[in-house]
Amino acid sequence: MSESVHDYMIRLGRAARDASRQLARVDTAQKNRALEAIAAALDASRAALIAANERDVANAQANGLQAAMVDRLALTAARIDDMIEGLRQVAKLPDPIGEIRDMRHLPSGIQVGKMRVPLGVVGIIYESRPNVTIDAASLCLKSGNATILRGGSEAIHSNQAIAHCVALGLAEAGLPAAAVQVVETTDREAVGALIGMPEFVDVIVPRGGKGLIERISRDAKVPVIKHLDGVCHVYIDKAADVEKAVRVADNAKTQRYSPCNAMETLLVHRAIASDVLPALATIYLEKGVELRGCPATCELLGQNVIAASEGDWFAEYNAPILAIRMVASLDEAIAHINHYGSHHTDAIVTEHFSDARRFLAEVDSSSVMVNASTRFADGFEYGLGAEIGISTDKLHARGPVGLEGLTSEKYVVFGNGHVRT
Ligand SMILES: NC(=O)C1=CN([C@@H]2O[C@H](COP(=O)(O)OP(=O)(O)OC[C@H]3O[C@@H](n4cnc5c(N)ncnc54)[C@H](OP(=O)(O)O)[C@@H]3O)[C@@H](O)[C@H]2O)C=CC1
Ligand SMILES: N[C@@H](CCC(=O)OP(=O)(O)O)C(=O)O
Repeated sequence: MSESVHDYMIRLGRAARDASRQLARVDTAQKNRALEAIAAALDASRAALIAANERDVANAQANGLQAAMVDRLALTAARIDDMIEGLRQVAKLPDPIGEIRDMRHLPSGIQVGKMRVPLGVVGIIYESRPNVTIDAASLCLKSGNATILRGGSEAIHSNQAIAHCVALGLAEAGLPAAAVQVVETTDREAVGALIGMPEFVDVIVPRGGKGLIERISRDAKVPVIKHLDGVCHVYIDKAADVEKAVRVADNAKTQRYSPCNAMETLLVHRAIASDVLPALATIYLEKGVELRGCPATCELLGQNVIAASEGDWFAEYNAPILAIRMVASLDEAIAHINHYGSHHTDAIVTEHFSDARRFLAEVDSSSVMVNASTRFADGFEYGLGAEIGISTDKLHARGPVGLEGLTSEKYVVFGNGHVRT
């Protein structure tokens, strides 16, 4: 690259801003044509996508990347099918842009309502998971936003191959190439530039862990919707149905280990611990999950569990490791979650209506659940069609962010020569 990273990012930013103005006036049919054309381009480029991904996976393995992370990075035929299907599903979703609601006639004679509009330019920084490039591109496109995508460095070749397909689809639909731009360098200076140009970027979505968020919180000059780590809990209440508790706690931990919505700490009311924990421990141990427990858990489960340290209660393992703690009350469970959790997703298993209501009201997380697995915290599972990720912020969007989360509303006013007196 002959220009500096900073100048390169400014060029991307300026082009994105121009593209966002054009996208704001594009109709639904044209956006859907682009989504379908990108899907067709992916389908026609399977060999190139797999070859680019093999380079990334080989580099990642040579650099000692953890197996779970390599799995996230890998593009298989089935994952390419999923990306294609995802694009087609987003094309089928209702277009939120331009929707006008709450029109009211006011005593002055004017009519006032709200119209849904794109945010403008969305910058997304995310992990080395190539399918996210398509999820993010498709949702931003459908919601009329231009986007600048900065994926994880291990996925650079896969993302460039996907970017090529996106460019083909945009061109075929007559949309500007800068509607979706995938950053071509792995230099983290590009992240610094992206979060420092409010004149070109309206919002930054960082998906990642603590290191990323420390940097963003320190340096960003652009509004941020944080998509952070998931230290998610299941609390088995003393009034839980044992069979439901085992099913939910098993699924929340073992259905997939790496997603941010997988359970990392299991809290169990001590009055029910001897009914549920031995059965759960058998399941976890059969599946190869390492158990780390509080002293009471160690006493109950014996040699099958090792002693947890204070750090375990804060840990996001993204791996087959589970921290288990017995609590004496619902209050203690709620206090534990609010102190050690990451405000992502937490669930209670209980048949007790008032305990469930208290949990929903008092646990300060983006999704709170009753008798359901934390793994449900997902845009598709919530009926949003797809998601950019799961916002752990409270402002603008909280929880799984779909099309609506990528928009805002402006007031629209109709008069007929009305003036204010
Ligand atoms: N809430 C949500 O929706 C989601 C949250 N996550 C969370 O992401 C984490 C796992 O992903 P992982 O890949 O390890 O996350 P990382 O935070 O390591 O990386 C994510 C992205 O951020 C970049 N990055 C990280 N640190 C910095 C920094 N200091 N300056 C600039 N860029 C930086 C990475 O770039 P580089 O490649 O250069 O390292 C990468 O593009 C987990 O905590 C998981 O819970 C994951 C998915 C969704
Ligand atoms: N929505 C996702 C979880 C979020 C996500 O993508 O997480 P990750 O696997 O950490 O990149 C799911 O449940 O599949």
